[in-house]
Amino acid sequence: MSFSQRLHDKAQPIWEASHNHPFVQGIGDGSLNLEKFKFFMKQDYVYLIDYARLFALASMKATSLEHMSMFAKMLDATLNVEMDLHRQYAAKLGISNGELEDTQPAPMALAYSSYMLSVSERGSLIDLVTAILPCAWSYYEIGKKLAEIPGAMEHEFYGEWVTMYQSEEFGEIADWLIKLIDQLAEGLPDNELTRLEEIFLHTSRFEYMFWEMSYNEETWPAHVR
Ligand SMILES: Cc1ncc(CN)c(N)n1
Repeated sequence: MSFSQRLHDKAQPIWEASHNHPFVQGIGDGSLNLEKFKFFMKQDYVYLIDYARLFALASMKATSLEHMSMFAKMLDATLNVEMDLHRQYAAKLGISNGELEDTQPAPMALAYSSYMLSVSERGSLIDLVTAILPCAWSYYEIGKKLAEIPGAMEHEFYGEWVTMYQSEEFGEIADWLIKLIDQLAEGLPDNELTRLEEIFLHTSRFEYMFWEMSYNEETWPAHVR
């Protein structure tokens, strides 16, 4: 079994919980409360700023020009394609780009991005790729599953979100990272693979918690904000 398949199997119950989360299902059937989506968009925007930084760091850690170039493309796609979706939604919701960028990260979002950054700064390229893989791969899976719901891609508000994450372009990023992790894992001892598995499970859990945080609009208590 490939290492990526092993990771996927281990994280399956967590990914299943994310897919069944009322926030995700609400995007799919169009019933999600707009205020919850607004909260998510703003938090996700600042999360993506740190996520984009990880591609710059990956480019730094890469040992071939081909890999450097691919990470540079992912950095560009995050800043200029994925985050553009957020800017477009924000415009529809009356939120300016400045307000988006100035969003104060909620405790959970801050914990998640800080964890990814610290694992990636301290570790090698495979640590970094393991940490970010659930972000790219689980969103693609969610996008594809939601796209199977009749009318989800045509929904007047949430349709663009589903269309973006189920897209071939987004899937190519996930597929490339999956192939890379399998290459990088070749020949590593099992205790090392188990250590990496824990990183993958942690960021998978954080993915679940991000939906939960957004559904409950959880932020800092008002008196310490
Ligand atoms: C929290 C989170 N995780 C993953 C993705 C997909 N890049 C995202 N936009 N937001």
